[in-house]
Amino acid sequence: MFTHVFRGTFIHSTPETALQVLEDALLGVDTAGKISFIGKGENLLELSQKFGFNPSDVNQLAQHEFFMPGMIDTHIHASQYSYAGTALDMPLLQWLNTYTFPVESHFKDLEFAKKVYTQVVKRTLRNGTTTACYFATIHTDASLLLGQIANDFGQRALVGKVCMDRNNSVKHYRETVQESVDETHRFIKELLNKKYPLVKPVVTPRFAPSCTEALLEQLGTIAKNNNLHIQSHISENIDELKLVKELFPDSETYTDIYHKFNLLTDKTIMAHGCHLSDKELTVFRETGTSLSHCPNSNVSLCSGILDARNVLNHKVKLGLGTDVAGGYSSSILDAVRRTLDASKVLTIQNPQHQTLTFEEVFRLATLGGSQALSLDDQIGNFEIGKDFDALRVNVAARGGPIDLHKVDHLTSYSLFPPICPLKGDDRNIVEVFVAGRKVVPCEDLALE
Ligand SMILES: Nc1nc2[nH]cnc2c(=O)[nH]1
Ligand SMILES: [Zn+2]
Repeated sequence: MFTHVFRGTFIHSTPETALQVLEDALLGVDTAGKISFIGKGENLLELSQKFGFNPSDVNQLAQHEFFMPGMIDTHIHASQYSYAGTALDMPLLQWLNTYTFPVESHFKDLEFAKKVYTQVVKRTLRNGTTTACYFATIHTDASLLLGQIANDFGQRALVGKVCMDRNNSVKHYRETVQESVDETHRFIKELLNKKYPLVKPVVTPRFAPSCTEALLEQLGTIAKNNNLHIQSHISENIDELKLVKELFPDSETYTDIYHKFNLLTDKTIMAHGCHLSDKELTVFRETGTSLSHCPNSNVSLCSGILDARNVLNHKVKLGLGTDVAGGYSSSILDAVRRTLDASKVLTIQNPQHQTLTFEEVFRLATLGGSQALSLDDQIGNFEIGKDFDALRVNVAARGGPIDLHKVDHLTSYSLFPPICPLKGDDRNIVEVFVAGRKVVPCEDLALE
């Protein structure tokens, strides 16, 4: 039994090919939301007999439409969505103390949390983020609410209750070690008890300067005992590195701090890493830790520019993140553009630098993100057996930002794939599917 059979152009990445275009393909999605077959449109009759569907049930894409995998935001602060686009006039540490911690402390108020979390889930889905790896705040009940909202709207999500037992600037926004550990246990237990099919908890020490060694140690143990994902920040900004040296004088590098407490695993996602050394990248590679590249944030907070090429050369898993609200855009299409810009800035500074290609960045936004979150056995491209997380894109969407021109010397390959991520926006994303369920436009009126 199938919930959908689509016919048209499918664009995705594989480990071998950064961008593969499957023209006139037929793709079937079963009732569990998984891709059950993919074949050639010209073999419609044969495929319909083999897989048991009616050719008249095929959903044919229009001329300027294609499917691409859903995009993956490997690092976003749901709790910072309310002020995204403002307050970017300070570097990281002052920005945290002046804006971020005071705003996050308000998430004790569940009404406020519900409003902001509903907005961020709806907006990111609308922007084509089918999977988001979220930071919430230190508040367990509000973090559980974020998990519930993601589940209700059908977004795949990793949700982290933030842990921090050090904060001298906003003293009411911190926990004791014991509170942080107890509430992390409660968060994990209550979220897992909900049995949401697409939402998982993630152990979330904010970053080393917000945590004592005692807390980091316990969080490493909790993640290990429960085989959970871990997320944090690393090596984002030079002043942060100086602070880390002062607070952890015995550790040789920033990476060593997390490593020492078993926080670097093949289910760990570290944001930024702009200033990591090659030696530290080797530890990332050896432990299977991934990096989330957040170029909008890195420029907006004047933090630094990640050399994504060097990360890839070290065979470290790499995905893209919006890092709202350090990054002012909640769209991974924006992260695609900024990743290319950041790479080109490095080439301007050093013509020997090997600029990332559009195709490679498309892969980072999709398959790369799934690898970074260790979910590539379930999502990231259109492989048979994976969940159908997909965007139906119409390059020529009415009212959209793209005017099509007939350019005879360009093939459809060179015209379509780059134009949408580089010139397009959410108006071009006409439908969004997560695990086979259409979540945009939202079919459930109760959620509108
Ligand atoms: N960009 C960013 N970096 C951080 N480092 C610790 N907390 C944060 C945060 O909220 N945003
Ligand atoms: Zn962040």
